[in-house]
Amino acid sequence: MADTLLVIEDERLLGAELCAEMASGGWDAVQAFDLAEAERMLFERNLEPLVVLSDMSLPDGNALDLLEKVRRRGIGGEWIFLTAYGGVPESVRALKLGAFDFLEKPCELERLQIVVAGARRSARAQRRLRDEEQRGNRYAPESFIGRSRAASEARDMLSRLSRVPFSGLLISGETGTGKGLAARILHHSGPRASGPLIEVNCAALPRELMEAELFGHEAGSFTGAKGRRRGLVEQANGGTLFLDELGELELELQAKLLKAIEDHRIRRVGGDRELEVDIQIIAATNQVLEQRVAEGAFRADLYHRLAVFRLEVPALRTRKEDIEDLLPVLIEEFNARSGQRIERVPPSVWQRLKSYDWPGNVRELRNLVERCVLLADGPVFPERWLHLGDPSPAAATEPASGANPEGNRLCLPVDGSMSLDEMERAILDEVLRRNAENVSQTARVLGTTREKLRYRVQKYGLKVSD
Ligand SMILES: Nc1ncnc2c1ncn2[C@@H]1O[C@H](COP(=O)(O)OP(=O)(O)OP(=O)(O)O)[C@@H](O)[C@H]1O
Repeated sequence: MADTLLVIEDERLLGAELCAEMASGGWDAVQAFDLAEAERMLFERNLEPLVVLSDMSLPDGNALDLLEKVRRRGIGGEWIFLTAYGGVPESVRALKLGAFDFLEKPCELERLQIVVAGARRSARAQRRLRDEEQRGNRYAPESFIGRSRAASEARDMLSRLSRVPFSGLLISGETGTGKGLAARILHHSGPRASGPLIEVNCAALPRELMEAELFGHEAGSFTGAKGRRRGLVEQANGGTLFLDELGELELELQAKLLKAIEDHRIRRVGGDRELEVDIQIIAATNQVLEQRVAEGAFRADLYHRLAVFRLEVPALRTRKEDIEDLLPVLIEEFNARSGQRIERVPPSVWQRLKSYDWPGNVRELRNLVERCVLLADGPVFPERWLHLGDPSPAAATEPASGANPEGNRLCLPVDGSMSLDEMERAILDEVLRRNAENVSQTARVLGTTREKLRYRVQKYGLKVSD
């Protein structure tokens, strides 16, 4: 997407010419003819231009007054002023307000392009810093919400770990308990925050491509390997690699991963030389890895390397008091996203939320809040859309009909009473049931792989026969 540049200029022809010139330099140039229009664009329509090119004196006032308001509101972007009568006091005020440059009219277009290019570089750097800062706040250890002892121990562990340069860590817990959130907190509030965070779900990687995806490949190293490609491990260089569902990683690749952690070296598929990598690995699992080690399905050396630091996130049903902190935060988030104003949660809702078992943990609570906030008619959290403890999520099998002799259809409500996750769960549950809970057969029917299906089976806690 092109960066936005705002031109504030009351001389229409000159403004149009400036916009055309800037558009030819790859800008999305927008023109305002006076300060009131510019103010509306900036404050009401949240235009967020990277650079503003403004005349100093406009029919409705001095542009420096607008810049002052913009700075007071903490809006970024570089401002360049153009003026026919540049006086010293004005240029001093412009520089005090942090204007990027102050040019006298008429200004040669070539010179203007050079100044604008400098302003663009500076504004981009500022924006990157601001984004990093916002991510840092969003993923501070305090964003792991909950008053329970388990949640406060997790927060304590997260803030300790984000101060030390660890190379491996294992997070365990059921699906939806917040393992991914913990990994993001550790990356964004740790010493590697300015490096990349690469998230990989091992269960979602196709088995035959897993090695090339993780470690990259050289051109022609296998059928379909067109060019040379950096793998996900290499992409995480200088930052963090978050491996979700680590238990799904094949034994052979576990050995390569261990080498990457211990010797900081990897080899691309088909490559003849080793490459250096500097990564921090956070692995998550909802399996009992010790058992997989005992079964010989997971390497003991990799397990011990990662389990030096461990974080266990307990299921929500064992810390239901956390719902008291999570619910208001989630309501506030979805209120803000949807423009709703839920202000009150009736005691009966609290009671039902507290007596439910939450097999999908915080993710399930989050989905429920999203649904209820979106469907609410007023300021009260609606009990009607809770759908807790309903016999089966509102899915129903249609009776057999002439057009559909085997009754092989499934009806799902699309009135918002089911989240996408609940629909996926209902579909998988039903197709598994119809195929005697056989994973291979069900994967064939749904046109997916066993690995992808097994991941979802674990995610939703479904019953399978193999
Ligand atoms: N303690 C918490 N405070 C705030 N939000 C939370 C908390 N725990 C989980 N969440 C939120 O719940 C959702 C699910 O959490 P997350 O994706 O981290 O779970 P997970 O354990 O990684 O699940 P999976 O094993 O299925 O990948 C996310 O939106 C996350 O931000």
